[in-house]
Amino acid sequence: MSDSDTLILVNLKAYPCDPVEIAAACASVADDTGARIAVAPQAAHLSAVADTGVETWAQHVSPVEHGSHTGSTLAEAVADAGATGTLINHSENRLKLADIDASLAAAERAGLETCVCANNPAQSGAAAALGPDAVAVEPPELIGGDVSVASADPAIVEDSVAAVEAVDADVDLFCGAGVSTGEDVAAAGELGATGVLLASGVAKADDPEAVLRDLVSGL
Ligand SMILES: O=C[C@H](O)COP(=O)(O)O
Repeated sequence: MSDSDTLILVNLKAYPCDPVEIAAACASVADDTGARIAVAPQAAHLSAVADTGVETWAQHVSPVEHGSHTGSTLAEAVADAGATGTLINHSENRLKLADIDASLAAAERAGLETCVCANNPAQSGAAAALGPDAVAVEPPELIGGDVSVASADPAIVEDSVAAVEAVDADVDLFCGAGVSTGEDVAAAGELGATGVLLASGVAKADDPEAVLRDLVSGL
């Protein structure tokens, strides 16, 4: 990867980290380097994270509009809290096909950038057909591990790039699972990915800023 449009998207999941400290580190590294870095915290932390100035994403939006939907994550509410993008259908929060479609519609209504997650190339192509801004391919068995998808299973990235391109060349392909170094970011870019989705490498690090600076070195 070589351009600052490439996205490093840090998903904090439900890890016991300090979301504001990590967001501030991301903002600082992004400011210093021109890299595009975004943070996806818990919904309850969106405002605090957005207040650091970092690009802020939701981890999920529900397939609903305003109305009687107790417990939902309303796209308009996450946008009001400062999010400018959202993940949909993360491997740890899978949705039915119709709900992915409706969550995408909700996100678009709220003006959010969208990234639909997928397990494999076939799902990546299917997700692209729904018209998100990006698809992120992540083999579930590699999530949370030490080995990057780009080295453990490069074909899944290359084949997903091709599957998405065949459906809609305007949809970006990100990859994730086990990404934690600049080398991993560079390898993902060589396979055709225009972004990386990562979590544990930053959220569980003793020094998140040092990890972020290394990640950016691979752009
Ligand atoms: O959303 C992030 C992905 O599930 C990757 O997680 P990981 O970097 O801990 O493997």
